[in-house]
Amino acid sequence: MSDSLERLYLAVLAARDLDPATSRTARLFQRGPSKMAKKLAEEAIEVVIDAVNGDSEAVIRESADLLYNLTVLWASAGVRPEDVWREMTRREDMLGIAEKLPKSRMKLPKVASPRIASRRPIVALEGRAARKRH
Ligand SMILES: N=c1c2ncn([C@@H]3O[C@H](COP(=O)(O)OP(=O)(O)OP(=O)(O)O)[C@@H](O)[C@H]3O)c2ncn1[C@@H]1O[C@H](COP(=O)(O)O)[C@@H](O)[C@H]1O
Repeated sequence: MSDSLERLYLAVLAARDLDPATSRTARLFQRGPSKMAKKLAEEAIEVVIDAVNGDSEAVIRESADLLYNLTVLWASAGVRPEDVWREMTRREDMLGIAEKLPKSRMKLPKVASPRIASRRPIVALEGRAARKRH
């Protein structure tokens, strides 16, 4: 999946400077981040509605639109797909550490990054797996 998103990201970057009259992506860049954000939110709502209605085919179609609009917003915000993959790997590693902790109450490791320190601690209680963070 990440390959598809990375190819789409490159295509979006390539389309940014095309003619807005013929390129949706160029038109989104011309109209700016608030229009991109509005489109992304609309697509997210369309995915939710189709999922609630049990229409999985529509969820697939709208998810592709959602990912397209997300990629456009990434490009506009200077975010690269690999930045997001790195954050996902960091969380996976964090969760992995939490799950490997001894059953006794976890002592939170001294964390260097203020970002981690400011987050709710993942506490692996006795006999219970660390709850998924949302
Ligand atoms: N992957 C996509 C892609 N996915 C979805 N969309 C557009 O996003 C729309 C879905 O959002 P909506 O349903 O809200 O769109 P709509 O209802 O038709 O009209 P609006 O209200 O959005 O104006 C679709 O109609 C597509 O036109 C995409 N447009 C472009 N790409 C890719 O982006 C690259 C650049 O393409 P251009 O933008 O055409 O240059 C190419 O690789 C394309 O394949």
